[in-house]
Amino acid sequence: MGLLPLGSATLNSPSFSLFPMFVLLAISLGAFALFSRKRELSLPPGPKPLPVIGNLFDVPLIKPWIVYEKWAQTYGSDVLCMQLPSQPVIILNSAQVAGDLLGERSNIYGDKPRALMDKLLGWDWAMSSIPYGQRWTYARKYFHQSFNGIAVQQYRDVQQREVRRFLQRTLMEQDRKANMKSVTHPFATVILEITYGIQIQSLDDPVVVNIREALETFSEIKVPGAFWVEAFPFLRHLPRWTPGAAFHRYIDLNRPKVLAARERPFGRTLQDIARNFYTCLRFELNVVKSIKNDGTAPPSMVHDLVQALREEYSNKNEYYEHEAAVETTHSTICWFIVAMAMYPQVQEKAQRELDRVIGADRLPVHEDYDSLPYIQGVMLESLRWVPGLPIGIPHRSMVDDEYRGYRIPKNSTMVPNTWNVSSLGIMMQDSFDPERYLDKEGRINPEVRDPSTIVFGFGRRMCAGRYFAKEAIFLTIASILHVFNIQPALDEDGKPMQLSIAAAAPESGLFLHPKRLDCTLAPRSDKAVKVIGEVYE
Ligand code: HEM
Repeated sequence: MGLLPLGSATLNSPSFSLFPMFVLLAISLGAFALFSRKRELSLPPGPKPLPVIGNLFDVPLIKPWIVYEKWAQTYGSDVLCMQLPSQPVIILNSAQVAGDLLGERSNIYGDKPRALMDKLLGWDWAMSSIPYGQRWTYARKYFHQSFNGIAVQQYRDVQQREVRRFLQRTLMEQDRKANMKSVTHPFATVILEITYGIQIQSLDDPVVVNIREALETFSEIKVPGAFWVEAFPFLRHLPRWTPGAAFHRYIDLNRPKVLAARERPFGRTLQDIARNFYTCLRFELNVVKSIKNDGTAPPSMVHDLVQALREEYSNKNEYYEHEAAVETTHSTICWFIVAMAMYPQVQEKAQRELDRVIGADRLPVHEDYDSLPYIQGVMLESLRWVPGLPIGIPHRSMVDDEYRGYRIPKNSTMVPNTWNVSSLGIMMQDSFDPERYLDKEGRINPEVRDPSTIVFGFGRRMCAGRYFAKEAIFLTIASILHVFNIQPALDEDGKPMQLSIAAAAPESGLFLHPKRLDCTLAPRSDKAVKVIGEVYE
């Protein structure tokens, strides 16, 4: 029997029944070749692993962002691998690799590591830990409704009120010393108010204290390799008295704080709701009564209120993230204060722009944004100079992948070294220079990479609060510079203190806020004092 031409097979012909087998074989061979190739490929370079424990002893816990940067030089690669017993940790040391993988291939790197410590401590509710999937999509969509670029404008009034209160409090500080706690105040207040409707009077409010304590644990557990139980999950079954089970005590001590941080503010909101329950109920009945036959209710504030209360009740986990939001935003402002004390010429230039555009009779408002390009530059440089999350928040690879000839196995923890990445090739501590973002005419230069495309993370998991954060940071920076001069504080001998990132930066943790603020804030003029004192309308 002669061979049938392609496409001429009949139902009963042998070539018809062989064809699917041929296709199957070809696919299998192709897949096998691909699989074998992936198996053949080596992991990205990194410190040499030991049998069984891999690089467990190489895990840097002190300033890991600096160690990762050094490894990139030692191994001549900006994609690195640290092998831990449970999974490889892939470190991304340049904007290019972080963008290529977490950004461009977001569909396979959009997941988050299944961290045991998240679960044991109670952090698995946080949106940045939710696995990629339906629950996250829902949470993200819901969050986006309130925090997209347009929606965040509804919070401008609250932000302006709180920034003004911050200026007033600072003015009353006897020693003029910049105070970390005081800098946190406006952000904590605004976030709690817009999230839970709670107005706090002081940072000693138990809700705030509790949140801060809980956040310290978030910062500690998110550093890859910090807890051995992640690498050897069986350790969690060790009796508490064994030497390797110290994490049990850590959990016993901290889990209640984490749970309370979640429940307490929400509980307070519920109390308020309960107090107004009768009123709400009446509102609701009216709304229900006014529902038309087609099932729609006339739009009304009451309807929105009831709807919002219902949603708040069923979505408390989506709000949980906001607490970390305070930490990052506050940290950016603290580093901005340090930078201004170190770079007086930048400060003067910024103040000249404010004097020219705003004048001495009022404070800046969000609407001044477009007229203040130099201040925009100061904001962008503050985000870049010391990123609030120097090693981002890790992602997880969902499938085996190949990149630049290296194998990236499924289930790898992907860590963007934002510290190095956001240096944009500039030596970090060399300079704080807002002008790098401006063109010759002093306008924002679209050719220069905006550091917000890095410090807020990558791809689908990029920070969902970035519009809100930028609005808050812009207003705070512009307002402080408009009315205060920032200088290094004096030491015991009356000399200006020597400031540097290295001296102020903490050794470890996920958040990088300065250990202290050795700076003073003094009013620029009598006019400034008057403007600060004016009651916010
Ligand atoms: C300077 C301030 C801030 C910085 C530097 C920052 C940075 C980040 C980073 C690096 C991530 C992880 C992104 C990734 O996984 O690739 C993140 C996630 C997130 N941030 Fe921010 N953030 C800031 C402020 C805020 C604020 C003010 C909010 C809320 C109003 C917020 C809400 C969130 C949420 C909800 C996520 C989780 C997103 C997800 O997993 O889908 N952040 N942020």
